[in-house]
Amino acid sequence: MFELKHVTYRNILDIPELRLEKGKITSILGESGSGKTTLLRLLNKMISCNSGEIRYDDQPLQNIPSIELRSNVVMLPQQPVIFSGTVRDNLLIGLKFARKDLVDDDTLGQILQMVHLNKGLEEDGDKLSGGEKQRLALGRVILLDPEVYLLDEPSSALDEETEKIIIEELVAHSRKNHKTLIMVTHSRGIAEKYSDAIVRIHDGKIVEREDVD
Ligand SMILES: Nc1ncnc2c1ncn2[C@@H]1O[C@H](COP(=O)(O)OP(=O)(O)OP(=O)(O)O)[C@@H](O)[C@H]1O
Repeated sequence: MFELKHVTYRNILDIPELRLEKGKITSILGESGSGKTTLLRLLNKMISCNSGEIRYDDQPLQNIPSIELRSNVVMLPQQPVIFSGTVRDNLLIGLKFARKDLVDDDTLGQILQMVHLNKGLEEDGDKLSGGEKQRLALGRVILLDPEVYLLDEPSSALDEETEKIIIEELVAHSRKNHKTLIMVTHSRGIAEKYSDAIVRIHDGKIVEREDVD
């Protein structure tokens, strides 16, 4: 799915070789500042490597238009953006940006249930708590139905319950629908519990790659 060869980014990342498998759940494990978020940002072309090559489904990223790539590879950032407008607007905006077909309120209601967000579609997105905003953003990316989810560890400001919901829902959804999930965490426990493979980064270098039984 993703193949990196001789990739460097500033003095932050230096990755001679890395493969991230299709249909699998991979955790990127490492301490704060080790380069985990930077790696995710390289994968959906928010930033570009300074040297080396990243391929997605055998195509170099520089040959794939950013909009096309980001409709297949969707990132849920640490602190997602919530737009002013209703819960409905915030769910649909991803589909609008991606120029995908919109969905009806019944489908939106099912998504809200899936992400454990007990709010009406007419409610104001701005007024939600941090954890609720994170779950709303999760609903937005699930609606996009991409091939790959990139999950950056939810902000440490969030409650553990929200973090658990987000990881467990995305893991269950990815397994059921044969999606690829690449998630960043600093917790070995989370990585071992949920993933098929663990990639450990230390100071911008990959120091371990293991398959989990
Ligand atoms: N655009 C940038 N310009 C300069 N330095 C940057 C930039 N982005 C990140 N860095 C630095 O690169 C290093 C890695 O950052 P990154 O956000 O990838 O780490 P992380 O492992 O995700 O950390 P955390 O777990 O705290 O989120 C940090 O030292 C950070 O300050």
